Amino acid sequence: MCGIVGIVAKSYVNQTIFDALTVLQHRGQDAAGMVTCEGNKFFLRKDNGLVNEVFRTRHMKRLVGNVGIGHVRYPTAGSSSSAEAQPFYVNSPYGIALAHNGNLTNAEELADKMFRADLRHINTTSDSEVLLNVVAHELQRQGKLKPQAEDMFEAVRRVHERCKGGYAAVAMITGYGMLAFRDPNGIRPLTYGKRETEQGTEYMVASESVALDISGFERVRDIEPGEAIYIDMDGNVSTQQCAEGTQLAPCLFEYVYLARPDSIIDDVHVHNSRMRMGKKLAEKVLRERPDHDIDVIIPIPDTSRTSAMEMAKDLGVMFREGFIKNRYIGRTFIMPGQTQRKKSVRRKLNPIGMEFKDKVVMLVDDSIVRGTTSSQIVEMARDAGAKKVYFASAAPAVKFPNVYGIDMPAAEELIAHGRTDDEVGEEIGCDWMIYQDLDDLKASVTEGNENITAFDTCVFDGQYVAGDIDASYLERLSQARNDDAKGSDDKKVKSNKSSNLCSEID
Ligand SMILES: O=P(O)(O)OC[C@H]1O[C@H](OP(=O)(O)OP(=O)(O)O)[C@H](O)[C@@H]1O
Ligand SMILES: NC(=O)CC[C@H](N)C(=O)O
Ligand SMILES: [Mg+2]
Repeated sequence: MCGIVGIVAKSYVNQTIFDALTVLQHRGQDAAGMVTCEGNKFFLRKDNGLVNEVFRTRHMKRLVGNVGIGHVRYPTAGSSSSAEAQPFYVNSPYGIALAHNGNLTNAEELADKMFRADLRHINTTSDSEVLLNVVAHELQRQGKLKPQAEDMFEAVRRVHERCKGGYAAVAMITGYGMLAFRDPNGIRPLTYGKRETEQGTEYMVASESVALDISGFERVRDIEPGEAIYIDMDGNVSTQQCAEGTQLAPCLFEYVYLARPDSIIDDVHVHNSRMRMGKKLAEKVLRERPDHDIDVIIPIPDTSRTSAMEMAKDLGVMFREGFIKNRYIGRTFIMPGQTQRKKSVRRKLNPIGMEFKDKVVMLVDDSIVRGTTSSQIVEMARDAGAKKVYFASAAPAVKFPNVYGIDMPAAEELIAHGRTDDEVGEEIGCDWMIYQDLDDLKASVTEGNENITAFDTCVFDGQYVAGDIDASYLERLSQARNDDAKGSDDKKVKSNKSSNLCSEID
């Protein structure tokens, strides 16, 4: 769930891309990057770190041009080396840079075929570099000196035929324009908007609408599953459906956790969907224990706040902030290693004793994944004097790996894998464990847009919506990317500094 952005404007885009990346930071904290284009020259800056660490004034000054793309990364493939920070660049044909959110599930086969048949070299283990090379190869096959919108769409059509998995991507083609597309199931989000200026209309595509809001772009609509949008350097916009048999099956976890609440994804206000999750959870509490003895509902900041507040209202129970979040610590779930994640929970959240003392507290989180947060939080609540500690999750139990752009590669690392709800409760040490039902979670989203008839629900039910996953794939993924494997890989690539072909700014 990286964040991507692309802009075709009438004046320099560097500051607007920077601003957009800062509001997409919650989608990736490992690395950030930006490519701008002026005339037929690209300017690239990317590195590991947060947006405001990667782009210093000296970099910003050199990121010139009216067109550009940007990326914040949360690795789901390859390593977390700076060499795999995005955007990626390839010099032929035309000079193309690409930023990708998602995960290709056939990246290995594609890379192999690319070497043997397309005679293309892939320099990293990133699936995004593979995606870029597929796009490049398919554009090359059009064989046009001056490619037009229809050539772009033809290339995207072939990309959809070749690539499997989840992908929303934005590419910049030197001297010609910007191309963005979304996979045929619409697993990862992609939206676009426009802004009127005295010089003419400017366009932005982004993972989430919040990026449009903060720079004064008006949201036009989401890119449809399988659809592509091409905006040439003069700002002429074309869109086209480039895949057959598409369906809108967005990732449910975007609504639960990944996206910002102030974003609209596939016409659903994320904030509203989280409020509905809270309402439905309250209904379940009342169904299971009509005479519950909850004194206070306490959210686990940040993401669960919206659901917890609504839940408290419907239960007629007090809502209190019992944990104070250190605003200088980022999201713990998307940190790269379990040791770091574990340490960060304690540094991030500190209880206010009086909110717990002698009370029956119901802690509410949006989801429980590895159980890193919940186990420590329950202990903190008890240490602070709670009489009983109940725990509610606004999402159902997360039991299966994700393969479409969320780094949950190994079932054994998920606390609910192979455990009943009550067993998870025991494991995290609470007195009552209550999970949202999957149908209620789906309804929380579809009540905002009835046209969404399917979802990527894989982490909850092991159903892989792109139909591309078997047990041996999951086994290989787990071996390659479980926490132990990643630890050793990251050590190996530590000194593998990025080597880019376009003007890289250091
Ligand atoms: O069971 P776990 O493996 O701990 O993962 C789940 C937790 O991680 C996330 O919080 P995070 O700190 O990433 O972000 P937030 O501040 O947006 O809630 C999520 O909101 C849960 O609190
Ligand atoms: N989270 C994502 O969208 C990751 C994109 C890509 N698979 C990478 O690892 O860089
Ligand atoms: Mg959280």
